[in-house]
Amino acid sequence: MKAPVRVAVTGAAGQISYSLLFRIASGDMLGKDQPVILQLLEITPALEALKGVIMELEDCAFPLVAGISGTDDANVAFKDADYALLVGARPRGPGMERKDLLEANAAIFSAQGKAINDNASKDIKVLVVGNPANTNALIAQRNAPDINPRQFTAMTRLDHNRGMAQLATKLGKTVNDIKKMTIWGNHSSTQYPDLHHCEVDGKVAVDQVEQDWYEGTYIPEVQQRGAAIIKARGASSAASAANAAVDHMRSWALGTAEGDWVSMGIYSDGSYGIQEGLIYSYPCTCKDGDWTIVQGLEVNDFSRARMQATEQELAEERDAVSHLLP
Ligand SMILES: NC(=O)c1ccc[n+]([C@@H]2O[C@H](COP(=O)([O-])OP(=O)(O)OC[C@H]3O[C@@H](n4cnc5c(N)ncnc54)[C@H](O)[C@@H]3O)[C@@H](O)[C@H]2O)c1
Ligand SMILES: O=C(O)C[C@H](O)C(=O)O
Repeated sequence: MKAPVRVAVTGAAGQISYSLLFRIASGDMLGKDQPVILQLLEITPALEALKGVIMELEDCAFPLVAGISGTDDANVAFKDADYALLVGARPRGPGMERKDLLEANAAIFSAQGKAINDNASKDIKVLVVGNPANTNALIAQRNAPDINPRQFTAMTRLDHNRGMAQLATKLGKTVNDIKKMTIWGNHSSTQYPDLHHCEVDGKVAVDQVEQDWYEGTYIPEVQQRGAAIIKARGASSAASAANAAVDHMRSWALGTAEGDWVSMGIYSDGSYGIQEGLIYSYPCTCKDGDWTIVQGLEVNDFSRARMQATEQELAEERDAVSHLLP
């Protein structure tokens, strides 16, 4: 057995966490040989509910759980943390865009960025799930000057998974037949699901679908899937969001499959002409606990316009929270 690692999860009494924590504890995220210590953060009024979640985690008797703590103090929750999943934030309701949450949620991520900086392992891997995820990740990253910006990521894996599932349905395939899905940009309705490099049965995906369907149905449906779920369920996605968080961290920690890649919101180094320093979703491969942007993909005019539109939105979100970016 390996030595236990410390996994901090915020919003631990919320609906995503009610699925996520049990997946982490069962070894789905970091492997069946990796014990975990769960360090759970909630706001003070939710501590009683968190107590109930912890009781249920205990009652699962997960062999990989080496400890569980719950607190309303971010300095305690992030102490020596090796991984942090920042889920705690207000979700949107019907008719809202995710960026409408910026004001309500931004302050959470500046405080948590500072607490991570002061308390966590310097090698911590941070995934921001709370919306608007990319810009919240940017806020946390900028408030953690002692930690490599590469360690702060935002979740676009749910969009990536949605993109694969919808393409598989269209072509009468399964997701196992699909490789190299790419989501560029923001986890928002400007995101760009790109089928020019995606492969179905080893052949380019965009050549296997009608351009009208790609442009008029597929792209908007992937972009608007979160809103469609809110409309249908009366609450935002939870189990599928938790599943994507597990996928994101597992890929980052344990690596991506040979000949495939994943989508991650990461600190832009200027690749593909995107402004440096934005948290932008790129196609990435992962190895030895580190990510690399897939380079050299050809970008046509159709893609370039969409990649720039989502970049533009991220730049506007960044400018709207400039008071929180030291
Ligand atoms: N990136 C994605 O793909 C994706 C997918 C689904 C949901 N989300 C987002 O994830 C967030 C959480 O969604 P949910 O459905 O679990 O919401 P929820 O309201 O059920 O749970 C959020 C929890 O966070 C807690 N919280 C609030 N402020 C906190 C703070 N400062 N510290 C710690 N905990 C805090 C709340 O008390 C609550 O228990 C939302 O912002 C939602 O929009 C993102
Ligand atoms: O759409 C939302 O607000 C929730 C989440 O970001 C999603 O994509 O399901």
